[in-house]
Amino acid sequence: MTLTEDGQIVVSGLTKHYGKVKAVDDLSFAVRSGRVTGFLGPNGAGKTTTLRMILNLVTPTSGTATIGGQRYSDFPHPVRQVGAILEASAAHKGRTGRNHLRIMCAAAGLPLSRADEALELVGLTPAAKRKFRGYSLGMRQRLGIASAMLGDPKALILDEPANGLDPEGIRWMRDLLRKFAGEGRTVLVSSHLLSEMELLADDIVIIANGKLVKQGPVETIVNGISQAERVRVRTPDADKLAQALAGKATVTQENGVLLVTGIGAPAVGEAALRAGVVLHELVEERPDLEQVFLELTAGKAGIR
Ligand SMILES: Nc1ncnc2c1ncn2[C@@H]1O[C@H](COP(=O)(O)OP(=O)(O)OP(=O)(O)O)[C@@H](O)[C@H]1O
Repeated sequence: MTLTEDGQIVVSGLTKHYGKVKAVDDLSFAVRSGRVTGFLGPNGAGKTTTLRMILNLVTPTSGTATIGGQRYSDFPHPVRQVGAILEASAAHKGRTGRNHLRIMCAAAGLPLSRADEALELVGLTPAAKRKFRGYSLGMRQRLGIASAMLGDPKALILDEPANGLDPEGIRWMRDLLRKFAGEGRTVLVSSHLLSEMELLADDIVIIANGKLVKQGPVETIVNGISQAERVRVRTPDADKLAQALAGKATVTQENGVLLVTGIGAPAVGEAALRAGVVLHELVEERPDLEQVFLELTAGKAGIR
């Protein structure tokens, strides 16, 4: 299925103050349809408050949020426009997954047959008639996504959906979200872990302290980060190599190992060859993404 109508999410000057706390502060960004967008920020950055404002669950102090050009409050049938999970899926423990969804269908004025279709979509059909109390965390997450998909919405908003999932669960989530985006939907997923977003998202919006820090395709952000990449060199001729690299790169020595920034491993290898230096090890080290994320948002998180 391809959706022709655009479910783009546009956040414009969105602000929410709780007394003196500026939970969200003049925040603007756009979330494209047909892509998975990660909404990233440290704890307390304002992600949930932003998502709740998009879904009209919190009234903004100022600014607007629209989905497909309309405010949530103006949708005649919101479940057909946007599906959301804002907290870990909860259902009556003694109810089956299928009945849980059927009750939601009835409440939303949707045909009950959507329950089985949504279960199929998330691979829960075999567990449809099992009681919720016996569902694993991964199955609960699937049920949550199934409930968000009941209305076949153009946009999907998920708050920390990968929380508590193991790597296989995260891969499953990635494939499912990719599929939804491939159908032309807008998929907005929040997380406080950059590594998780690197796996799940095409684009990322990073916020801290209620404000935008960075926004763009994952590769652009990660490549921007990789400028800080460094090359680790182990050689018995460390001083000679350091001299050969002087003026071309920044070199530091640490426990007999040279750490080189500013040029890549091939250039270091060539310089070593020209200088007649033997190398025992030559490795490009990728910076720890979480560390970079913390640096990007450093000092902006405050104590929440
Ligand atoms: N109802 C509320 N009343 C007062 N302060 C609030 C309320 N909701 C959120 N806040 C404050 O607003 C700030 C942003 O919170 P929010 O939950 O949006 O952040 P978050 O990025 O989703 O964080 P987390 O990942 O921890 O859920 C925090 O300082 C929080 O304490």
